[in-house]
Amino acid sequence: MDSLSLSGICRHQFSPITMLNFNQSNHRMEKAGFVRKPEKGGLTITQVASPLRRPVIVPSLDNETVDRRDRNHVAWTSVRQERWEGELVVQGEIPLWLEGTYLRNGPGLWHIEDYNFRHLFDGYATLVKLQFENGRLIAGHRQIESEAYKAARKNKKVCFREFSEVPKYENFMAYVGDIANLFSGASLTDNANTGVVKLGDGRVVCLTETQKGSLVIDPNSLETLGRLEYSDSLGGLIHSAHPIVTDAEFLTLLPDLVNPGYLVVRMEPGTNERKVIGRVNCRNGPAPGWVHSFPVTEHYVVVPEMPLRYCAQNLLRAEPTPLYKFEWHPESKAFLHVMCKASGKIVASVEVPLFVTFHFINAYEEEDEDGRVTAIIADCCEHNADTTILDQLRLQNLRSFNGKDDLLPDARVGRFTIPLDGSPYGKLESALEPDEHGRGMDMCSINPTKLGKKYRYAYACGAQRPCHFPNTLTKLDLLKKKAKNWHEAGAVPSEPFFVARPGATEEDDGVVISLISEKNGNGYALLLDGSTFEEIARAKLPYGLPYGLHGCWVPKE
Ligand SMILES: CC1=CC(O/C=C(C)\C=C\C2=C(C)CCCC2(C)C)OC1=O
Ligand SMILES: CC(/C=C/C=O)=C\C=C\O
Ligand SMILES: [Fe+2]
Repeated sequence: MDSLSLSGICRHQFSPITMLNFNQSNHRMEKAGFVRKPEKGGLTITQVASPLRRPVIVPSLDNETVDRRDRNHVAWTSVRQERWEGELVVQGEIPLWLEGTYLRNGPGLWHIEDYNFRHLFDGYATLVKLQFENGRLIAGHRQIESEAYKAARKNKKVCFREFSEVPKYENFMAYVGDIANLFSGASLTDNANTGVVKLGDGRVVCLTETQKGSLVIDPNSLETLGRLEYSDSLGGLIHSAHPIVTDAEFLTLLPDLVNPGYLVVRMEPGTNERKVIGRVNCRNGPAPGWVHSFPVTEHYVVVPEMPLRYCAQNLLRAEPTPLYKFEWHPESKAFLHVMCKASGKIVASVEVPLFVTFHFINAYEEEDEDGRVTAIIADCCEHNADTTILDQLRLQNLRSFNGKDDLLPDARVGRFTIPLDGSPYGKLESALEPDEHGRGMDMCSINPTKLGKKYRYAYACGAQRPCHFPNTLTKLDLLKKKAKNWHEAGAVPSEPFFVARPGATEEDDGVVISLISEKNGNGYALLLDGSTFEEIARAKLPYGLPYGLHGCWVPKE
């Protein structure tokens, strides 16, 4: 590969990029403030593909990446450089209707200098793009410039409270000061490493559990443009990491840790002001249940009250507990509350069997023959009421897989039935036999036109055992109760993201996009047919990327 050819990129070729000595050379570059003329043989030079067509000198992120890469699967290894962009060689055929950008966010940098982070969710955000244009594919990645990331780079240490990482205090007074800052939110991270959404007004926002971690980015350059400052005075420090976003609205939950409950809020496109739809008081427990996500139907918002509850004491700790910022309170029971979107009234509040979920898949209203809504069905990736998955996602666990031990706790598609006739209890069953998907289940997507409506198909990651992390792409047929699985030995695929074909009438008419991190350190973008679930195209990246979490689709204007 000609590392210094700065002319226009060739079709079916990576943008010129050299990885020779990039660690050492970029470390020096970094010290020199990144201002260095390209020279042969030692720099990482990325030629940014059309329309930018200018070289970008890319600082690598440390000196030790190569060692780390040798030891660990690339999925659990920090991203090797700040940014890259280039055109990929496509094997197979990208449908010409697929015009737009898939963005995927995730925690891609798990160390600062020599200090290694503990947990998957601690990593500084790496945003990846796959830009589809006329059958061609331009890929890129870039670190999100949160205050937390910039401060860590500048001070060479963790400076904000992350999922499990906490700044190391120089003395007791510094610790006390930080606790005070926790109440104002000042010490909480804005590391927007969990998801990315496109608002109805076109803004693209990266998100995490903290409200201050709502960062607006440019979907083409992946540049961080600034913070989305909510202009209301609703306060609170945290929100659901997965708002429900459509062209018409942004709905989210704001947990209230002081008077245990949740505000259900709505923000219109073109504004930064969230307005309260209503409030749900917790039925039980010392604190609200964790609301990483929640589902909606056409007319209702379902507010989950998991027995895995936020824990104020754990928030203040300097060292993590096995459940991090949470506590398991089986005695407090589990509930689902149903709020009418139009009136804010609670129309049902039922006790359900204990459950643990990060991700709701979808929900819909069940009607009788006369069109009356009798129940709400809500589906989620359910971990059999077992919280161990949270600790299983420690990097040490993820990195220690020997190919033999079956370490991934079982999960299933949990289907809740919430009666609307005033009965006090709801049901929780498996929507299909969990062996259909290897008893692994997480990271789901659906056809967005089915949001809140009766639906048949979902895409998620399942398991081919033995494994320590979900390692299949799985198409779930919830009508036939069957799953079709894609698997490649040793590969770690990220969330299968469904993009519908414009004009499609069938629910599964579209493609499924995933980024694969391979055992040998390589990686590729994969396109499966949404209907047959067969591969239609793949495109090798110049190097494997770390595992990522959630994505969104930004159609071409
Ligand atoms: C994924 C993924 C990322 C992530 O969380 C990141 C943070 C910083 C979470 C912080 C917190 C909670 C989870 C609970 C309440 C306190 C607070 C510190 C904000 O979580 C994910 O699932
Ligand atoms: C990776 C994951 C949860 C991510 C949260 O956003 C769960 C995987 C486990 O099965
Ligand atoms: Fe998530």
